[in-house]
Amino acid sequence: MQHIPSVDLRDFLSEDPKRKQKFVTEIKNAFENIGFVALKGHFLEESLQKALYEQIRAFFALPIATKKTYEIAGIAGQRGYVSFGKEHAKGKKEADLKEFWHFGQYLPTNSKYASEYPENVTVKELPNFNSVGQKTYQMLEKTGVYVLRALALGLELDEFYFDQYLTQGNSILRPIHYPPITSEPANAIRAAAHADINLITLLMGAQGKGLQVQNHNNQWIDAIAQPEELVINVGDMLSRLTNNKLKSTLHQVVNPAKELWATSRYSVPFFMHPVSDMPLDSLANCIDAKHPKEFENTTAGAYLQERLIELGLLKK
Ligand SMILES: O=C(O)CCC(=O)C(=O)O
Ligand SMILES: [Fe+2]
Repeated sequence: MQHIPSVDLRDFLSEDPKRKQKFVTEIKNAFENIGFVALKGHFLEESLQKALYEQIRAFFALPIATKKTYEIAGIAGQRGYVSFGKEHAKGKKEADLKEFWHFGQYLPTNSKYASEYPENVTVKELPNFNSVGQKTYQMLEKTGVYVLRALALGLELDEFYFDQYLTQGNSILRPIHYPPITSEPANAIRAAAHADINLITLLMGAQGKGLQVQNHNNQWIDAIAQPEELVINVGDMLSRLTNNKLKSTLHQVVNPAKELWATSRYSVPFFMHPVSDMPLDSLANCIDAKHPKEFENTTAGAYLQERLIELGLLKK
């Protein structure tokens, strides 16, 4: 496969069972064949995307000393600011060329997850930053719930199988700034090849060149979306659950050509995580004589801890 297939969520939302089934088949095939899909017809309106970009550009333009007041010790970068040079891909010693922010789940009062999830961090300098972030979080979460409903049907599960684990899930919205490059980076790129940890990732901002995904023939292909499209990919939690029937796909963000070094890249992935008690044991209908069980049983919470250590965000 040389390009990323495109699907329309409005097919799944339609009253017409044929259109709904078309979406289920398309997304299942895309996730089996390349692990990436471009999605239009989602819940994130253009005006909200624009507002979010204004806020994140303004945030990353703040003085570094101000940004660092929002870098909170002891929470493995799970909320607030993470400065340049902190995160590296699994197995790589050079850090990625990026800084980022994390918005986390908005819990109802008395939630059983209140002691587990760190509080969101409020940016005092930008009065609309947090409300725009929250709205974006909730629209991407809603979109992701529908995508996983379609996938549940594609996996011959109950349509609402994932819902129970997504309510109050541990998802993260991560606006990223890749700053201009000023000198030849020694062995570092904007984001080194990696697979995402979570169930699925919904990414806004893949319109320009930079993001590449590896197809099943190990070729790197450009992932460039239309302005109205989100790019969605399979993460490692979904691979474990499906015993690799849906494989998470390696992807990377390469450095631009030298004439474009002076430009920043901004992108915003939404990492869709379930609650920490979700078992990631491979589903019985994904295991047979030809597909023996490939992974140890674990839970989403234990698996996340393991992976944050590998990224350099959590110290053992
Ligand atoms: O910046 C991008 O387009 C992708 C970022 C990414 O893959 C990640 O943060 O996991
Ligand atoms: Fe990623």
